[in-house]
Amino acid sequence: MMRKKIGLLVMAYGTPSSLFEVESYYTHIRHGRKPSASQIEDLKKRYRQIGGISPLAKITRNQAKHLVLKLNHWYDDIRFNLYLGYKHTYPFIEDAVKQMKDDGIEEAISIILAPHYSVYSLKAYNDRAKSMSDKINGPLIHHINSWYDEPKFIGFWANQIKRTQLMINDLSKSMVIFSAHSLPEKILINNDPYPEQLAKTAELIAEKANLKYYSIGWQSAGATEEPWLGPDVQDLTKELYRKHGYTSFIYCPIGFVADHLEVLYDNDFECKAVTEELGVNYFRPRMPNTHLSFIEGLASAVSKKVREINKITVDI
Ligand SMILES: CC1=C(CCC(=O)O)c2cc3nc(cc4[nH]c(cc5[nH]c(cc1n2)c(C)c5CCC(=O)O)c(CCC(=O)O)c4C)C(CCC(=O)O)=C3C
Ligand SMILES: [Fe+2]
Repeated sequence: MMRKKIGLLVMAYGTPSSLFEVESYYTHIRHGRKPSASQIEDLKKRYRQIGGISPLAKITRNQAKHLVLKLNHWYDDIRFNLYLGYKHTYPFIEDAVKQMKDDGIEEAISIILAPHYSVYSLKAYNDRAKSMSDKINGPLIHHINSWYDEPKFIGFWANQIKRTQLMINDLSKSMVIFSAHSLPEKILINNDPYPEQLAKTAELIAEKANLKYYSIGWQSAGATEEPWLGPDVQDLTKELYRKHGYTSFIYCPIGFVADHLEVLYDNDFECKAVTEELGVNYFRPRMPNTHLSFIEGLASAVSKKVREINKITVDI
């Protein structure tokens, strides 16, 4: 059978490939404003703490590869060609779109390796892909906006929580903290769906894992003057301990999908330090990475988009 060729544009945050790249990467994150020497040193210090460089680059590539393999296995009438574009490092989103065009791709589906939609995160990725494709009269890109409620993704986390609970003696004294990257509070003015989507993911996971109670917090906020979404996970831990005396905390950074700086440092060093100070147990279940049910969750989000596209074609 002739397989229809579709570009699969996988977009992800990106990470420096060595400590030499930290400065340009950080500058890009800050929209071209160069960070101070001490800010750069502080970031390098954190990367050194997690082993010198982030495992994220390799994990992202593997997630994308697993996803395209799964899709090409599922569909015998479509051939998905993988393109990876990063938000803050080379090859950038724009490079990937241009490559699709050069390769003669006319239609593409894009997915971002982050579950929750916000103007700061998913919208920024999509806008960049679209404006490049508009500029070069490139492929028609069908964006997947968010996939925070994909059942296989929910199932992945519910299972991780259940596995973690097996290591805890007194479950009634344990607390699950779901979290995502904090964003400036001003997103709330425009009714950004980010906090609601995080709450929905948490609710679905809790339901599936039979949690009677859980908490939601924010992590990794920037050090700027403006207010950021709270409560911060570290303050939240102290508060929950003070009020209820929990003896075990299970951190689920469900706004991220891989082992990287925010998880390996902000959770595994910073939150852990808080639990040590309080004399309570720290647990952080494994991240989705290339886990089969997570990849199937992503593939299912893509397949919904395929159905949507086919429906449009048929309707016309
Ligand atoms: C919403 C969101 C996600 C999740 C959604 C998504 O994935 O898109 C995310 C993921 C990530 N963020 C990452 C890295 C960084 N983010 C930073 C800074 C910032 N992130 C922000 C937002 C987000 N970030 C914001 C509003 C800032 C402040 C910018 C400013 O200053 O105005 C900084 C600067 C220093 C610092 O603040 O720590 C770094 C180094 C890495 C890679 C880690 C690795 O390399 O292992 C990943 C996956
Ligand atoms: Fe970030």
